[in-house]
Amino acid sequence: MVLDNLGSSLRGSLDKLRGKSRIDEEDVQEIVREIQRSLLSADVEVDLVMELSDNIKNRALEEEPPGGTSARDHVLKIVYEEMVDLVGESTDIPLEPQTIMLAGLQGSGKTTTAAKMAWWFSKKGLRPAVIQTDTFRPGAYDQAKQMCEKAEVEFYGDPDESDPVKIAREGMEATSDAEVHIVDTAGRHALEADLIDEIEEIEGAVTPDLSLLVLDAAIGKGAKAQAREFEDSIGIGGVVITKLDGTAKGGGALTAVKETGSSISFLGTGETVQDIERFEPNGFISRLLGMGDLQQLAERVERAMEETQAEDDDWDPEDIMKGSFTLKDMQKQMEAMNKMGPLDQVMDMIPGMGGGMMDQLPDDAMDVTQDRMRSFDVIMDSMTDEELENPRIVGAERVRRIARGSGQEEDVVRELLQQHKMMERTLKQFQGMGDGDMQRMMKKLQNQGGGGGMGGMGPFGD
Ligand SMILES: Nc1nc2c(ncn2[C@@H]2O[C@H](COP(=O)(O)OP(=O)(O)OP(=O)(O)O)[C@@H](O)[C@H]2O)c(=O)[nH]1
Repeated sequence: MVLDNLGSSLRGSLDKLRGKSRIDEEDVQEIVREIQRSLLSADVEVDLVMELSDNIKNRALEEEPPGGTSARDHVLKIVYEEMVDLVGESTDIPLEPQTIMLAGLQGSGKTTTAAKMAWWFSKKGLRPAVIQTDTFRPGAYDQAKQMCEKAEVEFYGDPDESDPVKIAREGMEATSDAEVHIVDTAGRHALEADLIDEIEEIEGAVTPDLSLLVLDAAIGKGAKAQAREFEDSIGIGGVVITKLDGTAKGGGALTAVKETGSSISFLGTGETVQDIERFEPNGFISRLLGMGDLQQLAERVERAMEETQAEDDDWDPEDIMKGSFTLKDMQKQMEAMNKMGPLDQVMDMIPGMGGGMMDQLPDDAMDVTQDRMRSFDVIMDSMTDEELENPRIVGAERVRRIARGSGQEEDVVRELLQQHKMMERTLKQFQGMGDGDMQRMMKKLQNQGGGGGMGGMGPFGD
């Protein structure tokens, strides 16, 4: 992800401020240099980097830290606010009927994004339809159709028609029942005059409320010219950055945002329809700086829990809060965890666990954890219902049988029982709390972790 190393390198510089109540010019200079290095290597434009570093320098030296705030937290707060300012607000996308057109070069991820956005709108309770007007790339029709089937959203395309403008017009009519129309357009290798002409005609046919420019996070300096051309022809209201799950840098997309005077709207973080996030500047920067993003995490947990519950009518996560926590509950929780995505991505969202913390773990630590979860799953499959409901009856004899049956070491079986006990104990502390208490607790965590408030626990989880 963009600025991958910023969190850990910044933390190093910030740690030097520990114990200091005042910051001198040299300290600030070092921190600013780290930020410059990181942003420039992520392809952010020099002018933008210079403006940001001047702002940080001036504020860090001139502003008085509020009473009780350490120099370190004060500087971190300024860095955080200025970075949020740099990436800008998120594009305003109202949850109401509208038409959105996607534009961009070939392979930038338009078709994938169209299906992802339709899925996103459907989860928000609106009825979307994707209209595929790409007659240029032979596979585009099938790809869009398949992805829309996966997303369970309406799709319109016509593989026998070669005129994209006609498809656009007929598509709008054929899907008139839908509330949100997402119009996918064809890409080209580079900006060609016929691409621009075509997209202007499609725009005339569908009269979008919003046109989004889809950019691959790997795009560097080329972003500027591209953004200008699209802005001049159809007017860009927002930028979608795709493939942020890869090693790409993403800085070029920021240039496109400034060039079009627009904002970032969505982020693409994988190849499946669910790998889409609404861009939230606070959460995004918190994550980059290793401060976690509790809101995204909460959304993912909620989604995963809903899916797990939908697959098993008998299981309701709410029961855990009321009654006892059995091994069956633990197995369901692990299933839900698996649905949340790769563990390292999930960990990035937890305050104090992001960037810096991850760097301290050996590279294969995540694999070990995921392997361990798989072993636990196999072990639980070898246990009887009675044992799963009441793990206390599992003594040495049963441990031996379960280990043999599952092909796992006895130690791993014991570790599972231990882990269950620990989770049970933690949950006991939450039981009896009302909804209000839970909300207050989440809010407190949020204030500590990011989203603006910097008080309490050090943002890097001291
Ligand atoms: N890892 C990853 N891959 C992505 C993401 N978004 C798109 N892709 C992949 O990028 C490739 C190109 O995506 P498409 O959606 O076909 O791109 P397009 O802009 O519609 O391409 P044209 O129709 O040729 O203009 C596909 O293999 C997608 O699976 C993402 O967020 N992460």
